[in-house]
Amino acid sequence: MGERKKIIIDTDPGIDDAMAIFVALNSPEVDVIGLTTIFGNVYTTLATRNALHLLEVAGRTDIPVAEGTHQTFLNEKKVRIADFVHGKDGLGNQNFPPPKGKPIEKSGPEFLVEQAKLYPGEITVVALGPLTNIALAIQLDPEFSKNVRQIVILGGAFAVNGNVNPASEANIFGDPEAADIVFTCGADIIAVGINVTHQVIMSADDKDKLASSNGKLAQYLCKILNVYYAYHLEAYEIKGVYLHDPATILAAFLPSLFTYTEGVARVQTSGITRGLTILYNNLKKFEEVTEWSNKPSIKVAVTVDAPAVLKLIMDRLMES
Ligand SMILES: O=c1[nH]cnc2c1ncn2[C@@H]1O[C@H](CO)[C@@H](O)[C@H]1O
Repeated sequence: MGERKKIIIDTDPGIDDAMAIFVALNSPEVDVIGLTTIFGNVYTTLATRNALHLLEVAGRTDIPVAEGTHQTFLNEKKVRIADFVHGKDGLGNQNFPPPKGKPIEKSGPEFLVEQAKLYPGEITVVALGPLTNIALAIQLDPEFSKNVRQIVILGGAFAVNGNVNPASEANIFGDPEAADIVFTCGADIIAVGINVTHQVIMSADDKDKLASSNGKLAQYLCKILNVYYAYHLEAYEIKGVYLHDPATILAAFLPSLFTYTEGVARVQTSGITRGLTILYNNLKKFEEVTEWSNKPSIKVAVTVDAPAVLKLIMDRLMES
């Protein structure tokens, strides 16, 4: 195998974030060189605490955690938190003791800029929460979009309903202005939306399988997963959970598990459709100059080999 891909995970842990981080730590294809934190599933302060805690659980306190911003790109202090999905503590209401470790001095956006500059063309950023830190990194350093190898985003609901409201998916809704900046920044981008992640479901039987394995991380996840299962049963009436974040992590280093289309993607920033993601599919040449004209294209996932993705996630979580 070639050299491991260097990845930085921008995360708001979050139960499916915890799964994604553990999958990455157990994947020989990647080297996790840092975590940056963001609000979304929890407030940023708690995201930092949870990120440090998860690294301690995994025995990987060598990996730095850089705390990201507490407010949106437009400096709004009021942010949307999905604690009803993940529990008040973000990790299934387990009330784990506080971590021993501390975040590094640098902020999340500063760490992203620094690492992309240090390893030009080598860093893949996997963004599992609202895109504020990434937009701030672009603002801090105009070269950031060129310096990163790729940005892989869990976000958007492409041609399907959202999960916050019919228009908008949670990560884009969390900071639509940031998302629009990132989608149009010119970096190599893969967006994996809920139109795709909703096909990757971990059933109750799969959870039993996880519980029967001796893996330390699998055992840990079984404890925190109950809240996530309860939420899916209530909100979607399914006895399973969507693996948004772990599926997206795999797209960062096993991209052929998905198929993609390419085009300019923009984000609605106002009105009742705030947070709506719209991809121009290039099928028609418009007479008018549009808000999609002369902007860089991104790749948007359209299909997924769901059984293969589920198997990989299960295998890697049970290995530990
Ligand atoms: O109904 C929901 N509202 C808000 N956030 C959600 C919901 N379902 C899942 N997520 C969280 O948002 C990301 C995917 O959109 C995932 O990180 C998931 O944990």
